Parts: sequence; structure tokens; C-alpha cells
Amino acid sequence: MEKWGSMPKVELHAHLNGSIRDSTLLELARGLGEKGVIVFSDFEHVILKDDRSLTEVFRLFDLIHIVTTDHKIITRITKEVIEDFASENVVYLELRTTPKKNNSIGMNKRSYLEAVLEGIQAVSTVDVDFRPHNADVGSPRNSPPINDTCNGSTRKKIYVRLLLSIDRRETTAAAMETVNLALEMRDFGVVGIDLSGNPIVGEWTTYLPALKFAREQGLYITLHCGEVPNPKEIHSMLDFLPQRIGHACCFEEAEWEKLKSSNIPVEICLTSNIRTNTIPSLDVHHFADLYNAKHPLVLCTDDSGVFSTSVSNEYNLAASAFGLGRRQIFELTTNAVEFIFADDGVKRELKEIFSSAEQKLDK
Ligand SMILES: CNc1ncnc2c1ncn2[C@@H]1O[C@H](COP(=O)(O)O)[C@@H](O)[C@H]1O
Ligand SMILES: [Zn+2]
Repeated sequence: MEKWGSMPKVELHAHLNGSIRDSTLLELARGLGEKGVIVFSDFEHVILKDDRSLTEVFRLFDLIHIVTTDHKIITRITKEVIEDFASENVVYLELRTTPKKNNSIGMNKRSYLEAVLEGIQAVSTVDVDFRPHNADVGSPRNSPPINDTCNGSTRKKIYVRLLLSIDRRETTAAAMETVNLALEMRDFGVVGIDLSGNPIVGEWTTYLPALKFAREQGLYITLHCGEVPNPKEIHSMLDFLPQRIGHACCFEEAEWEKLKSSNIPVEICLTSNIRTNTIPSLDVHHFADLYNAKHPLVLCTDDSGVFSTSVSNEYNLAASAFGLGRRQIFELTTNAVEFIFADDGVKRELKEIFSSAEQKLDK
């Protein structure tokens, strides 16, 4: 993916546990296998399987969660995932994760999130800016500006913001607990709420009170929308007017019309849609229609570990499947800065990065 290496990127739709490195997942699973907690050979077979239906993907997530639900492991995978995105020149990352409770190991949603925050602070290959700048008024910013020159050497920097996910299996009370946690942790880079999980599970009305409350309190909201055909839910989601939606795969004419007139940006995850068979092939993917209609779009990975992809790979796929050149991909990413969940100061800095990268684009 050399071609995309130098281009600055934003990643707005990445699930923490879905972005785990294959090598880390296998190492952790082998360890649990040796302790007799799981049967490693069963696990290995599922991890290494290439094509999975949406149902199989959610079975895999249950397995991943058995292996990763421990504070130290959550800290480790957070650090690795951020370092991996930074290594392909992602300059702004919105990482989403579902805060989890596991009484048997003394984990609750807050301690889970604290483990994530520890992972962010453990990143060593790049400077991480994760706290909104007005969160620490009077104290120095938590990291220097991008490409700050210190002792003659230039350090790379990545902005990281967190979205807390509500899992569709959760109750209204559990969803509300996640929103309250997000509000409490705003000064630590939590900027919004995501609704995700198996799309055939749960009812929109269950999460609605928590989502409404989140919005009233000023949190940003993005929803997994239309991963399966469910026109009633899709309409309710679009009527809610979230700041962004993910996927938008199983839309009919009326839903397309509503989406286009609403101008809600769509997070497009090409590999994920193809690998889960939500869309049969790229030549019929809705990216092309939305792109031609100049609808706001951003290319994202969804689960870079589970689907063995990267932002560069997604750019490459879009370029070859839809005939886009480097400049068009670059413009798509630059335009996405408008709908990131960050303040104007961050947007301004990102625009500067993109504008200086533009000058080198055709070289
Ligand atoms: C394939 N498309 C998808 N559709 C819906 N939800 C998805 C997803 N991919 C991932 N997740 C959601 O993210 C969780 C894993 O990360 P975290 O444990 O939160 O860090 C999954 O359990 C699921 O709830
Ligand atoms: Zn997703």
C-alpha cells in the first residue's frame, strides 16, 4: 500500500476489539488454550477463516471478547491499535468500543474505559492528543502540535477521540449507564456515542431514550444503520438525525431519498460489507451512487483485524473499484474533516496538515 503511505488519513469507524492484530489474538488465544479456558484449535479455525456471514462475525466477536476481556489486555490492544493506525499515517482517529461488565474479574464499564485510557497513554511510537483542548484550561496542552520540532527531530502526532458503543443486546438502563459514563469522561476524549452490535437483535425504542439524552447533553451520535433490511428502523434512525451513520447497505428508494435530503454523512466500510455478504460485490456497492450524488462520505475499516484490512487498503479498493485517482481519494478524506466529532481548533489543524500534503500530492 506504498501508494497511500504518505497521504494523511482520518479513520472515523473503527471498533477497538475488531481492530485487534491477528498475531495478538492468536497469542492470547494460545495462552488461554494452555490454561484450559478454551480449546485453541477450535478458536484458531474461526480466527483464520476468511469469509464470514454477518452471523458468523458476531460469533467471532463473542470469542474475541472471551480472550480480550481483561483490563491489561484491553490496555494492550488499545495501544497496539492506535500505533497501527498511526503507522499508516492516520492523523485523526475516532476509536469506538463497548464498555463491558464482567463481575467475575471485577470489571465494570468505568474500569473498562479506564483500561482503554491507559492504553492511549501507553502509545509510544507517536504523540497522542486525546483530550479536548478546553478540558485542561490553564495547563499545557497534552501534546505538542502535529510535526512539532523538538530537539531537531520531528515527532508524528495522532489525534484520538473515543466513542462509547451501545450494544444492541443491552437494556435501556445499560445504554443509559454508557451515556452517563461518556458524559463523565468527556475531559478524557470521549466525544460521542455509537449504536452497534448484531443488527438482527434488539429494538430501536430500547436505545432511543439514552440516545436522546446523549444528544441533549451535547454528545455526538453515530448509528449503525441498515446493515439488514429493516425499513421501519432505518426511517426512525434517519428521522433522529444522527451526526453520522455507518454502512447504509440495505436501503430502498424511499430511504435513499430521505438520506440524501438529510445530508447525513455515511461511514463506508467496503471490505466489511463484502466480507459479511451485506453487499454482494463492489460493482453494485452504494458508494458509487452516493459519491456521484456528492453525498458526504468517509472510507473506514470497521474491523481491520477481523477483516484483515487497513485504511490504505480501503482507499486502494475504492480507487480501483470506482475509478478514483489519488487526488479524488485525497479530496474525499479532506472533506471528511468537516464531519469529525471534534472542535474547530482540531479541524483547523487537520486542514493545515491536508493543505500542506496537497502540495506534494502529484509528486
Ligand atoms: C461488521 N459490522 C458490525 N456491525 C455492527 N456492530 C459491529 C460490527 N463490527 C463490530 N461491531 C461491534 O463492535 C464490537 C467489537 O468491538 P468492541 O468490543 O466494542 O471494542 C462487536 O461486538 C459489535 O458490537
Ligand atoms: Zn461498525
